[in-house]
Amino acid sequence: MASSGLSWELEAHPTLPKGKTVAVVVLDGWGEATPDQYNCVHVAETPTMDSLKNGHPDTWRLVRAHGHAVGLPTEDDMGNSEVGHNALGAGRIFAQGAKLVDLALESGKIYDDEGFNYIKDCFAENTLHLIGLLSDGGVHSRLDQLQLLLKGSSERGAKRIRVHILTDGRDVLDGSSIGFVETLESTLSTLREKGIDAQIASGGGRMYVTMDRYENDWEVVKRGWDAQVLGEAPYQFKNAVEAVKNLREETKCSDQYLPPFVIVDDNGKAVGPIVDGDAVVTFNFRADRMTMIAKSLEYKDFDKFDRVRVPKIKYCGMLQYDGELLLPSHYLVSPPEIDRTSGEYLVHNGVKTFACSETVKFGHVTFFWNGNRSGYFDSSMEEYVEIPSDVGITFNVKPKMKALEIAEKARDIILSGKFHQVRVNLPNSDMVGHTGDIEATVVACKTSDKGVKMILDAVEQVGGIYLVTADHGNAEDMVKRNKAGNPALDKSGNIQVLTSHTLQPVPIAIGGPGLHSGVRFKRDVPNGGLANVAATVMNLHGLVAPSDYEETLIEVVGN
Ligand SMILES: O=C(O)[C@H](O)COP(=O)(O)O
Ligand SMILES: [Mn+2]
Ligand SMILES: [Mn+2]
Repeated sequence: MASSGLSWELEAHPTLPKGKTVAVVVLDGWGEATPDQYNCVHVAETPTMDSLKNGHPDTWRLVRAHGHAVGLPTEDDMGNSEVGHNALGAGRIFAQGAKLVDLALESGKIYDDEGFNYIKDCFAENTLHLIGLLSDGGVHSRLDQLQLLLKGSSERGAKRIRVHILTDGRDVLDGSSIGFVETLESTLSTLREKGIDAQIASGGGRMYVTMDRYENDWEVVKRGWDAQVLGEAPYQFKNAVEAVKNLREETKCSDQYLPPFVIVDDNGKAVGPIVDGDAVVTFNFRADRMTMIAKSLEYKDFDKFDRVRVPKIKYCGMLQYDGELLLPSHYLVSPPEIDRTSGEYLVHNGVKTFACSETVKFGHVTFFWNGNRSGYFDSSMEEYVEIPSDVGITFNVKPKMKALEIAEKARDIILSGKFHQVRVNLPNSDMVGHTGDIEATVVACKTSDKGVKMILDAVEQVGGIYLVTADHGNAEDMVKRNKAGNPALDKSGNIQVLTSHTLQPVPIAIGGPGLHSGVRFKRDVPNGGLANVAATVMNLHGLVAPSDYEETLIEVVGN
């Protein structure tokens, strides 16, 4: 029994048997869009994915992966890995971080809650530092939320504020960081007119400074620490707009990869290192790329890099980023309570589960899938394997990434017969798509397709079932488009490469020798989304999903 008194036991499916091997494959960033030269999924040779689609209307369809279907504030919000995998794993749609922060700011509740009151103590004598991603991408953070927080904090006593920016160019167009820094500068100058000492103190590109994930490369977090806490960086500037413009020119780095810089005063002294007594807020709402910095700011015992000086601060996350580690212990807004996920139900119902990806996506099929919880529900029933990702490169350099290693691992596990569910994330189309390198993204898609084939061949051998889907779009549209859907040109007449995710739906396909011959996709769930997948997977394991889960996508017809 669950602690709430609810039973974990799931009803047996009336027709579909238990005990089959079910491979669940998530292609990261693989959407469906009109075929043209910027649709890398279309341009790439993808015979396996094509064969699942063509001529199979009963076992292939599209599902929604953006906006309200995954708990985001508006239909203009593209999908992302966090909300996508949360929906896939939890089988229900939860209002996500972006939305919860909007509501807390709108109602002012954010200022009444424990987190803000905890940091407020520092405002009279010390500095409030805000660290996070500066863009309106809405995946990890949003500029308008930062602006509201700046306003709200200053109205509630913050007299000295330092913002440590991380430039984006990944969830938004490359080059847009200059505009975002200009907007932030103007917000800060309004505060200065009101007598508040508010400035940008440091910065760097999100992929090179601070926002690593799943412990892929602690050097990234260290570079941030040095700039934000110690006030040390290889580049110094008097102002942040100048910094971003110069560094883009001089280093030829894109927004995502700008080197760290600090803002200095006329004497060359950093304007905002973090010191004893200060308050620090990491203003990203999304968890994966904040967990590492949260550990470095919060943990007393910490051996991932030499912090040199560990200031005594009051630290607060925008959200609590890890519900299992309770990290950080103070936060401004409570995260969505994603409970009773499918993974937890399945282990309670005897479904042995294996999950695997490479480091950069490992937490997606484990942590996000399980409702932002790290660790196992039942270590005797589960095994999670992480294949180390390449470190220190942009993934267009090695677009095959570790897809085939992940697929080989999945194949071996399927053939071993030790697990009922074998779940993987193949990262290529997303990670390479984010680099904006169209040629490399084509290779990425082709490689993922090969990975799918390897897994499907193993499913075939053991008489199992497969379900192949994706978490959101990316590689299927690599260009910014105008309203008519044609590539939008910049002032010089060049296309603008789209590094971000998209609003496109994603495919879902089922099959395999173990799939009952009467199973097909229902025709009365036209708006089905990622949250409908969990009930579908439960059916494939011979179980009926809990009644409050989004409905299954499949039915059994005939005898
Ligand atoms: O964190 C990232 O890499 C991007 O902002 C979003 O990509 P993801 O949602 O696929 O991880
Ligand atoms: Mn993703
Ligand atoms: Mn992505």
